[in-house]
Amino acid sequence: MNLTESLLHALKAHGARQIFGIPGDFALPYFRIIEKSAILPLYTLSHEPGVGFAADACGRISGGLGVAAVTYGAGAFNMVNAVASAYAEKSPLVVLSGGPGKGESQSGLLLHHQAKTLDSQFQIYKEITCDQVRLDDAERAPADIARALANCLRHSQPVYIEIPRDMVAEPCLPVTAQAALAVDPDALDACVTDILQRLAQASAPVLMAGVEVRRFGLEAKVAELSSRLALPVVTSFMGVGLLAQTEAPLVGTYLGVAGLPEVTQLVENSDGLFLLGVIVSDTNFAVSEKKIDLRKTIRALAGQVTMGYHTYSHIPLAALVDHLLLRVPATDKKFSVKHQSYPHGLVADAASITPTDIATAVNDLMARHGKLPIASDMGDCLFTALDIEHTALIAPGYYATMGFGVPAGLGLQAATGERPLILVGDGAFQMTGWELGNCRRYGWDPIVLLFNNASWEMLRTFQPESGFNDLDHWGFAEMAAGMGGDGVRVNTRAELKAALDKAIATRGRFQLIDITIPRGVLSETLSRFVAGVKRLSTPQ
Ligand SMILES: Cc1ncc(Cc2csc(CCOP(=O)(O)OP(=O)(O)O)c2C)c(N)n1
Ligand SMILES: [Mg+2]
Repeated sequence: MNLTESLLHALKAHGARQIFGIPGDFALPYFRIIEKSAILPLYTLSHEPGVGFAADACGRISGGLGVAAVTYGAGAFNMVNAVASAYAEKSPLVVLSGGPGKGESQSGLLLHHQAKTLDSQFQIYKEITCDQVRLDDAERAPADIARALANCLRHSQPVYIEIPRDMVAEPCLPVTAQAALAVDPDALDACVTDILQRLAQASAPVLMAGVEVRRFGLEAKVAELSSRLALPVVTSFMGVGLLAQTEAPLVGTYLGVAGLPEVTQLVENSDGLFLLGVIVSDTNFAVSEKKIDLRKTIRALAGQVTMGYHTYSHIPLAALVDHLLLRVPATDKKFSVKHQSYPHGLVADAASITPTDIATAVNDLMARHGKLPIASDMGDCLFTALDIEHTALIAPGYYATMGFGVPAGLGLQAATGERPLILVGDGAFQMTGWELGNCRRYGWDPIVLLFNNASWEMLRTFQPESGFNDLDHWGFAEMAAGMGGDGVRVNTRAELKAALDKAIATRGRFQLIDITIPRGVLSETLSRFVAGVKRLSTPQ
């Protein structure tokens, strides 16, 4: 077996099911082995940001590993933003990059694609990955790969693997996976006792589920635990879509002043808030109506549990949830809660379209045809997603980069085989929407809802006086046919409903619905969010 094959087998053994990539001369040798060995299917896209977002989506939605394969320099540097997003949002992404071989590295020449030094790329990737290895020693390679992949899954964060192009075919032993780290049973039991006592003493305990619950594949267990504990559950903004396929006593999504008042009060008046895998970020908590005193919460994140002024270290989330389930007996007592309601019954008339109409039309569609998984970009489309019936949703809810939606939708379909709904604004579509041109050769057929307000509308809401947020109307619908799909422009609610009915009935070609939204018309959630931020930032 050669070094690349050993790496590919290890990736597969650790949960990778596909590779997204774009080659270059430093990467051609290892791409050749990917193609010839067929250990993992390879999907190439058109621009490295899309490769990173698509691979990130695969890891998120499957709970395995996403794999992004690029060339040295221009390729890897092009993908930095997507990997930074994966790092911030705790996505298990493996970055493979070709690299210079030993001889050329010692030639004394400056190499093409080199930035400052030959090591610059490795150093830059140190800032956005939790582990990095350069496979320049075939003896050491199996252990290096085992450590990097174990860390990727243990921390649910990206890792960087550089493959010098003169090493790809070196004989190499298979990789033996690292053993799971031992958890101190006494510390775990003491931690669980502490948590259960605090929850029992609270008069209004609430469980907030965050992204780590999905990243570590714990949704079903958390749903069971919340029922046993009779805890109402909310998701964080980043955790939207979590627990969608479970019987969890889910009330809704916490959004502070931008959310539904009943959810906001439930969270902010709780004297026993249990944050399970929640990233304590501004997008999750900055618009709190009432400042949440984090010292009074129970926070389990990144392998630690913090309560009051003390922290239990080395308590992985999965071990914590398993031990809680061990200590809390199953009960046949059903704990149910009133779930937030979603808009239904679009009036299909000649009125212009608002983001809430889009959510209503999607809810109607899913009621008729079953739920669709959603990949959303950043922009008002993401706020609109909060008004869509609970379904699997991947989105850059914390790092908040544009460009995620379309490539992530392609990754979602590649990883699950399910037809996704993609929500994307016109600004973000201009960045990575063109990846739709790759659908035909792979048989992907997403339904793309393009929120076209001819504007960077989110920015305009915060700075209305700036004219630079005005965009032109691009003919996105006309461009779809040239990329192998079907496109239609809709201006009224009746046209929107007809376009969705046609799209859901058409398989095998992507369906792009270019939805005209009058400039300045926002989703209700974004309107509340902006009003809340302005109110909270105005000195009282
Ligand atoms: C890669 C990147 N560059 C800039 C920005 C900054 C930004 C945040 S929101 C926004 C406007 C989005 O316009 P779009 O038409 O997509 O959506 P909408 O607001 O609903 O009209 C920008 C430019 C971000 N977040 N990511
Ligand atoms: Mg826009």
